[in-house]
Amino acid sequence: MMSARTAWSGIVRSPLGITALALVLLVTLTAIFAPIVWGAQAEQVNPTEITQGPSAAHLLGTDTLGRDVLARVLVATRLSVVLAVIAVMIGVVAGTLLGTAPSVLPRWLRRPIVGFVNIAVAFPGLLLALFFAVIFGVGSTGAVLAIGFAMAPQFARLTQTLSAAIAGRDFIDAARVAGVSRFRILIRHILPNIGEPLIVNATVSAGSALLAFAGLSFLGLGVQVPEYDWGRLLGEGLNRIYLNPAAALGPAVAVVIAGLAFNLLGETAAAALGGRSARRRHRLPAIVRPRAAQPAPVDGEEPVLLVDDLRVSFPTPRGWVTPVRGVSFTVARGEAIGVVGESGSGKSLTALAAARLIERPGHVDAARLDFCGTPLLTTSDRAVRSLLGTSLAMVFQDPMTSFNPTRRIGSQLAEAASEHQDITRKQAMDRAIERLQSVRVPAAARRAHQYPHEFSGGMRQRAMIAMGLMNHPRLIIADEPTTALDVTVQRQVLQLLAGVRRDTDAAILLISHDIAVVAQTCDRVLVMYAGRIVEDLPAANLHTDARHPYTRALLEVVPELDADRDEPLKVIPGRPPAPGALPTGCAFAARCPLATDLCRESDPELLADEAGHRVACWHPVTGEAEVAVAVATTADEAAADDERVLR
Ligand SMILES: Nc1ncnc2c1ncn2[C@@H]1O[C@H](COP(=O)(O)OP(=O)(O)OP(=O)(O)O)[C@@H](O)[C@H]1O
Repeated sequence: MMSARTAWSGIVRSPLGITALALVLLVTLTAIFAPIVWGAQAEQVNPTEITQGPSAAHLLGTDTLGRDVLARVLVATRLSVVLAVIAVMIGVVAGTLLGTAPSVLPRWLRRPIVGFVNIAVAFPGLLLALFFAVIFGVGSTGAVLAIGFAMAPQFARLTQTLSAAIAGRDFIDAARVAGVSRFRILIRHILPNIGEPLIVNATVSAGSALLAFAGLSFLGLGVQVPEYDWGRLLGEGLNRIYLNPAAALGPAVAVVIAGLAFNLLGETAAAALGGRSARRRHRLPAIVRPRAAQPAPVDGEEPVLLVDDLRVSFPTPRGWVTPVRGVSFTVARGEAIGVVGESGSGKSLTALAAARLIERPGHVDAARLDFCGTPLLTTSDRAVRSLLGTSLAMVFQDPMTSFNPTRRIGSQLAEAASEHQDITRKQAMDRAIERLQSVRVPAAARRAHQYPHEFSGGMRQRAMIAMGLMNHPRLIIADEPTTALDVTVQRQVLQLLAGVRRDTDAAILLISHDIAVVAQTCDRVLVMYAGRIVEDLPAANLHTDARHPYTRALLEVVPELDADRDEPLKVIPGRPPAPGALPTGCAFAARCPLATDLCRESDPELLADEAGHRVACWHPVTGEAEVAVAVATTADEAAADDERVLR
């Protein structure tokens, strides 16, 4: 796999990495061949050469039975390394089980496990090993178990941390929307992605395990006579250190070399992986896209999505904040709704709430949140999973994180179908290829067997749409689907979404910073500001009938295609308020040139006219006349920022 290749090439490119590899190779070869070559010599008792110092015949001298110490040190490599490796394996397996258990077990069992790991991690490893050694008994088996279990808490903590980082990635959300069970998400999506750092850590730990074994055997708790490892040899050597220091030095040097080899190898692998993950991702600016054909919404039908008074809240150290405050809208069959607003206005949270992707401690509350007529907040998890898995598709912003990098595109698409349809693997894969063809991925059959990194950004985004089409979605939520793509590819992806909508009659909820994209792709536009919808109007009327000063300002700051490129961009002065610091009255008042005392005292309701155009403003702008909305250039804003800082 690509990632493993990169780690290896990272190791062999650094001198330290080559040294570590050479040392590990030396230790491994010694472990394999030393007992064959020097086994007999190491066991040979010689009463005439008892406790001798170094000589040409015995480079490290002899022990109390006249056996050659060097031969014994070399032969002991096998037992020392094997025991350390088994202990690390026990530690990794037990730690991974402990670390991942909270993500699959019921909530009431999670806390005690996490608490146990936290307490165990706080104990020094050697103390834990001694404790377990007493429990499991003196001898090799007891020592292996003791060191293995003493290592488990550190691996459990590592697994928990790595899993938590992966759990926030888009492909995990995608799998959850597709209805994949917690256990399968763990096995297929989380574990393969944390394997690399776990292996690196295990390699480093093998070095520590060698030292720990030497310690236990030295204390007489580890390997017992007639077996011997480096720890035992070290203990025996130290008893006669004044007669023959080399007998203690030999096993000590062996422990240090082997421990260093594993540690260095792990560290250089970690550095190689770290360097890779730190690489920068490219993000391209959003620009204007073309219009796609749009069917009109069907009246009198049950809406695909009905959102009434939706609130999303999160606890913070300073109390709860509510970044989505009473959002209401419907999406009809085949309708394309655009949601626009500056960063932080609550667009994504609204979409995530509709997909039931807000995790605890976040709290979702609504008078109604119905998807295809099913109330999402009161229906059982299993039923909602199956409904969303078959009828909702999500397309995320960053096509880089939307797929699990460790699995082939085709099998990820196939999983989305086989989870909900009674079909064979072959049928699911055929459907995946057919869906990839439908989104115009060239050579789909071959491409289905490739990994996500082998796809370009635009092609990955198309594959993401294909994944949504594996079932029969009635709603496609696309959250900034083109922000990370370049101009031409953005156009293709938007055209593809429009085409899918035309062909399948799926509704689309398109979230974007870019009001121009939304205006040209959607039927209706919802404008959000500080967690509320401030205007809801047909996209066709956006340029002629936008009534909220914020909507007007958003339209004003769209860069003109023929604008002078040296001119600074227009911006709306000021910043939206943070969810925890909302002013009294209208949240936009501080940035609005039309604001009066009324605006600063009282928050206007979102009211509809007879045509269904909704606006939340005390002084809505009417008519086509150019209106003085708050617009500055980026240069003015920068100066204002400086002034704010100086003040
Ligand atoms: N887990 C959370 N805890 C606390 N606040 C959160 C959490 N998630 C989001 N928020 C806050 O909610 C607000 C709205 O976030 P949201 O992601 O919906 O905005 P957005 O309009 O989609 O912005 P963007 O376009 O940048 O994605 C932001 O101010 C954000 O800081």
